Amino acid sequence: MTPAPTPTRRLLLVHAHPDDETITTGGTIAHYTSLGVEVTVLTCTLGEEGEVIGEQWSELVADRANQLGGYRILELTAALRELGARRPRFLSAAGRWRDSGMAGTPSAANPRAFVNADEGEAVAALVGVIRELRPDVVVGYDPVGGYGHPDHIQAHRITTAAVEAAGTDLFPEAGAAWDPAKFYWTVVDAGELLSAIAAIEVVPPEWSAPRIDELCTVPSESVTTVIDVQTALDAKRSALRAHATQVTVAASGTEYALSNNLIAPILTNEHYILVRGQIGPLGSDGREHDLFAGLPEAGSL
Ligand SMILES: CC(=O)N[C@H]1[C@@H](O[C@@H]2[C@H](O)[C@H](O)[C@@H](O)[C@H](O)[C@H]2O)O[C@H](CO)[C@@H](O)[C@@H]1O
Ligand SMILES: [Zn+2]
Repeated sequence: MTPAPTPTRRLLLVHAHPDDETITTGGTIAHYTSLGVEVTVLTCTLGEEGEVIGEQWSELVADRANQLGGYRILELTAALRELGARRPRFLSAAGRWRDSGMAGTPSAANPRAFVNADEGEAVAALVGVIRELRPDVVVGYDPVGGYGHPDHIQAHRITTAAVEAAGTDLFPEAGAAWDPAKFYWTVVDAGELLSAIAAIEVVPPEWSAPRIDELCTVPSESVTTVIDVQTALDAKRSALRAHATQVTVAASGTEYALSNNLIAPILTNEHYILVRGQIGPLGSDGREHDLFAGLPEAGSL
């Protein structure tokens, strides 16, 4: 008799643009896919309003050929392959909501911009994905979306509402209720980022170091969970390189920069704040070291 397949752990990460999944959680994704966890990344926009690094694809930008969104699906697909994750998923459908652009830019006036999404439609769509995938753990953004990008803030709002609704009798058309056991915000630990920046030995000539007030972090004491991604850094570097219109990895392999040429370390830990669910067993540092910490063994329910 064929044994029943071993139930696996399931992790859903909700991100705003193609590249966010790798920049903030790429090591975590690679770490858990290597352990056999079913990892799904859901992205809310196609990054249509992004800048482009280099000449090759520069004409794709919004105010030229306006084809960057489609191209970034290709980059996202390649990055997720490097991380061992499933195919890209998009909120409602690829292209349903458009990149709103940086705060204060005119692209937020586009009626298709994610910041203008009908909240009920967007939340219902995400509830449907949560009820379809039935993740043990969901990862989203903190209230400022990490660094204040309007799409990140909107992703925080939609994800928070969807996680809270998925286990209730709201949105009955979106499938049978499913209440994810744990919900985290992806964040950057201030102390760890400052130490890593201080340890940078070589800044490539075309790059510069960010000012302290440009760093988007949370106080170390607010971080509940740290994932050691040291063994996943090769995969994370390859995934960063897959987002070539948005990210450049330094020759050292230990730093990267976005189109603003501000150097950033590729951290060996990725940090989270548990916002919903029971905290699991803590290490000697008083933090969890596993997003699934405290959950019953997969399949034991
Ligand atoms: C990491 C992230 O969220 N990137 C967004 C962001 O891109 C930045 C933006 O173009 C900014 O003007 C640059 O200085 C910076 O270097 C970019 O990372 O905003 C884009 C537009 O909304 C978005 O497409 C991109 O994914
Ligand atoms: Zn983003």
